[in-house]
Amino acid sequence: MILDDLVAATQRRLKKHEAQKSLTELKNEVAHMPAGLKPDFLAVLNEPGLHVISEVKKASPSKGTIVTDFPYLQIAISYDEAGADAISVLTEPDYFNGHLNYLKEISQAVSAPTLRKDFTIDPYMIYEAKANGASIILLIVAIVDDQQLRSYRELAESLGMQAIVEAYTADEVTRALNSGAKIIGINNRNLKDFKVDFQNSLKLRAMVPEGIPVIAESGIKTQADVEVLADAGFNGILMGETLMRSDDKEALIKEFKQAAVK
Ligand SMILES: O=C(O)c1ccccc1NCC(=O)[C@H](O)[C@H](O)COP(=O)(O)O
Repeated sequence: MILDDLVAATQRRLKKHEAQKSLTELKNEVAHMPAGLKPDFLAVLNEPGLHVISEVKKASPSKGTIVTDFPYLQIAISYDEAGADAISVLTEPDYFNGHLNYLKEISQAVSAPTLRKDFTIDPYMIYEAKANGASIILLIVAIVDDQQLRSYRELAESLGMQAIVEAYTADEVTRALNSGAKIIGINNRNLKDFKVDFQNSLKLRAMVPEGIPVIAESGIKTQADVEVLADAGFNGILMGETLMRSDDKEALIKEFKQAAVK
């Protein structure tokens, strides 16, 4: 199953990273970082409207290579200039062709907060996200236990970051809520078989009580999709492939932001 492969690859990579730089060294690096000046993502999500998180992604397990030309910094800057509320950066190298350096360079170049889009399975990766400029991490409920879900989010918050806690099923939404998640992402993509069902986020939205922002993730393609999600009371959308394939990313983000306020 792909999710198991992704986690196994992450575990192998983690061991290599720890051998190159110890957790103690990484913590020391993070402790000496200057305070960030990025907008507070949770506060932005709590403002009225549907907020756009734009993703920088070269490839994915379901689609293979999405774009061959990948000027990641230029892409991120165009998202930023178009008013993206956050920028998601794939750092997973084996299946998404991502890199931690992309996160670092993009975080330095844009004013929007950045999300380390990866498969967080260890505190080391949370310090690594911080060291490379992320304001937000992703916690996928399906790959951590309840104790990790709570403690990883709390660690991220203690480092001045926020966590999007991602669920795909009703049971996972319940686990996310019970862990004290402050931001919930509902994925339309089943990470076990790649199937994308746009109705999934619409179906589960009502489980999340008022006051906790909810982001719809994956498979969002059209203005009509955005309007439906805005009407359903989502606070944010995460878009990757549609933007990556667009020749005019700035115009598309502006259109989607417009559609969100109609
Ligand atoms: O995209 C995949 O193939 C995939 C497979 C297994 C785990 C995660 C995967 N994608 C990560 C994401 O969730 C998306 O990058 C993100 O939600 C944006 O989705 P999209 O707009 O459909 O590119």
